[in-house]
Amino acid sequence: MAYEEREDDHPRKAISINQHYPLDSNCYKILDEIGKGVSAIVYKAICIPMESSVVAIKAIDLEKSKADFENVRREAKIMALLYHPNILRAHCSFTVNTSLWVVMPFMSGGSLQSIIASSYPDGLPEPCIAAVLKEILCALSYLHDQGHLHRDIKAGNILIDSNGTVKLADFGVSASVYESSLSYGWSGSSSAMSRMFTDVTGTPYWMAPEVIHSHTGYGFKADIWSFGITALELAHGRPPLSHLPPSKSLMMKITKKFRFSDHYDKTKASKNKRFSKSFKDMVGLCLDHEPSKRPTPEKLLKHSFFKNCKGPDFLIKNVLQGVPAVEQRFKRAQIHRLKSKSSDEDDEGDDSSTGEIVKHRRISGWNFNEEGFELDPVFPADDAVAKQVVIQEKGNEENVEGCDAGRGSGGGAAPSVLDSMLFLRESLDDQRQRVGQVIALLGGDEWGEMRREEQLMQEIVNLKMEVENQKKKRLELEMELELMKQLQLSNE
Ligand SMILES: Nc1ncnc2c1ncn2[C@@H]1O[C@H](COP(=O)(O)OP(=O)(O)OP(=O)(O)O)[C@@H](O)[C@H]1O
Repeated sequence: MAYEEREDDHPRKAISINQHYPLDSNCYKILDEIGKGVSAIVYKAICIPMESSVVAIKAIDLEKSKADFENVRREAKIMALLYHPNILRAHCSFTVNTSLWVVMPFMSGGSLQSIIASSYPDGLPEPCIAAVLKEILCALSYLHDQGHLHRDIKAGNILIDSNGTVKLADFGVSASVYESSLSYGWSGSSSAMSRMFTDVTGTPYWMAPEVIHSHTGYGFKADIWSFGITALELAHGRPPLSHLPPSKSLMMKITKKFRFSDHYDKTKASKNKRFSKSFKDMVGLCLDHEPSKRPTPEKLLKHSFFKNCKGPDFLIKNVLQGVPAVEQRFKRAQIHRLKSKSSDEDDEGDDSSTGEIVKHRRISGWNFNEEGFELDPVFPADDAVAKQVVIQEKGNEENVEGCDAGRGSGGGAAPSVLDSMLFLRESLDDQRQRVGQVIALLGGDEWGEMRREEQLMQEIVNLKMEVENQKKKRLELEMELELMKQLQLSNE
């Protein structure tokens, strides 16, 4: 599969006028690893035939997650159709063995999430937040006008270039209200604007309550909620509720216990920080539980918070200056992640490295957790990863103190009760089947023999998986050692 964007339609970038990025991996030279998503690695590379211009290549492992393929294809397709100075477009995409390579312009500052993680752990100053968010609002206004929802607005998807240009990226989960293949329902009228999506997608902490309640449907205003959460993320260095495991935060929102004002007063960082009235007001408007009351991007652009917004030069001086290069930041973050991972193994349930964990929290549905009698989010990563995450979450839930939200107590919204009942029915069917199997086993009939054989086979598969996991751990430790060596060398 290959798709190519014809740059001559948009002759803004001098280097690519009338030139096409090659659809052959041999034409690219990988320089460094600069990022890692759920099933993708992002590289800094050069395109040799294009005067060695620097590009970013997102290599998506198609084998790792089949479910991601459609999203990825959609990402490339959507990026190709959109043109706006604040939206990152791909140059081209093509398959390389079992990966899909998406070749994009290299945004040398990387994502705002990686910038705050490395250099502004307590968040950015207000004028910087305003300057970044204004650009994102311009992108959102255009996107919504074109009939698209982004559905994954967060600092990790806001990229910045060395010249201070801000762009919205990652259309992996974006959706078009005009695309008929997506799951949406009708809300009465026949206009595209009234179509409502029903699939649960995005990254939990940034998700609007109506997205979590997906069967009630959601529309453009879900992006505005995520925009508000992103504003808080930029202000505090992390999104609200990220100290809680994602399933808990989802349940809190479902049961409507999350209130912007509650969070605002309780946030540790807010004690030391004074935010302007207009900033608080702007975020408050975005985080209205009632989607229709949230402002449109156009309306937000007129908000007093964005009145005396500074430009790209201001961002260069006040955000980018002194921040390590994106490749350096990635290496450091990886070492940090590996370290906290190995300490997690000693002390299961530590949620401190949320920035990294959050990446693995895109959910596609719900899983009934029989033990806790509650619903856990399902992650469309490969099974092993999904299982690991769910297990990790359980550990985290047990470690959360003083939090009474969710827990499927029945006090929540009606739709989650309905879901619980459906899952319960499924679970009972499953139990019935298992009891049948046990009876057959006790009876020692032919079918029972077969079941025993199957069980043994399953046992072998489990053991094989365990061996694979051990291999992976060893590999990671070796990588850690190698990275430490490299870091030590660069420090010397
Ligand atoms: N075009 C680019 N130029 C420079 N850096 C980039 C570019 N695209 C991505 N990156 C870097 O790579 C990191 C990972 O990007 P990626 O889109 O794969 O993951 P993510 O959005 O953080 O996670 P996910 O998409 O899985 O939710 C980003 O945080 C950013 O720092």
